[in-house]
Amino acid sequence: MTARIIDGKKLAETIKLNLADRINALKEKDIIPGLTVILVGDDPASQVYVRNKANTFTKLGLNSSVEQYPASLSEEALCNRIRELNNDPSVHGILVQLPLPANLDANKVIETISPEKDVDGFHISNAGALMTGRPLFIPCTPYGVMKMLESEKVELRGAEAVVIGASNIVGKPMALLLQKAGATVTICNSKTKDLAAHTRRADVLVVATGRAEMITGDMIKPGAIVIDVGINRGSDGKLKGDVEFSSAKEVAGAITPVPGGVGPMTIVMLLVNTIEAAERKL
Ligand SMILES: Nc1nc2c(c(=O)[nH]1)N[C@@H](CN(C=O)c1ccc(C(=O)N[C@@H](CCC(=O)O)C(=O)O)cc1)CN2
Repeated sequence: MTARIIDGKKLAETIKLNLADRINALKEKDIIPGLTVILVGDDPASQVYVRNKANTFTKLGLNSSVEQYPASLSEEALCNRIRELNNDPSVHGILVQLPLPANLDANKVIETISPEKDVDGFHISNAGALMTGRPLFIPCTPYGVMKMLESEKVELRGAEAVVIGASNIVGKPMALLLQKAGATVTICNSKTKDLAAHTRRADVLVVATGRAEMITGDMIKPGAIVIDVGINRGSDGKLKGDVEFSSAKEVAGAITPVPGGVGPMTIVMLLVNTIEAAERKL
């Protein structure tokens, strides 16, 4: 039996449609949710993601602006610009596209964003709020994954969940959200011994390794829900996930594709967080 495909693109469109009432209620009060995206350097993939974010906002009649700076921008200049945006009432969300060039300290830059405008949920105080179960903003990718699991009616209470990858932006918040939903969570990393022994136990497997197709069908428990967070562009220009889709779909119960899985959900949850930031100003 082949796995159900969890269509992130379709779910993201449904979520967008369901946001219309909230957007209209804000507009009636003369509030238009506004996002400023800061892009430093000329990473081609980041340029695509930033453009997609801006287009999504514009299509829904929301404000978005993209500020693009050269890789030579100083940390001080970047932080000063963020401070100005913190004080601009028309800006509800501020996002610094990652990765930043190596000369900039990403933690310092992110922590300059006011936590109330940190729609990525990456600020240390927002990370702490999530950890203590009182999130202000949930990071968009893990938030999107939770919405996908919800739409698939996956029973997380008592489930064995395995997250591969322990980054601050995906793996760690993902593990916290799954744990809060009642799953027993294992976080694996690049040093994990016998990775397959862990992945084969997983009822829910979330893969965010950044290594193309490293999880193959033989590493998956039959019937498992497989969420592929990876986006890797091959030398042929095609996108591949961190999971080998062709073998995994023959074993899993449900699986996200790449493209069209977690990626579109990341963008729509950014929309949700920005609308929420604007609503808090009411
Ligand atoms: N400040 C942030 N930086 C980064 C984040 C983030 O959430 N906040 N996440 C990733 C990149 N990212 C969003 O910024 C992102 C990546 C991919 C997609 C997406 O929709 N992908 C499509 C394929 C697009 C393509 O053709 O390349 C898909 O999977 O279908 C959305 C958002 C790192 N940086």
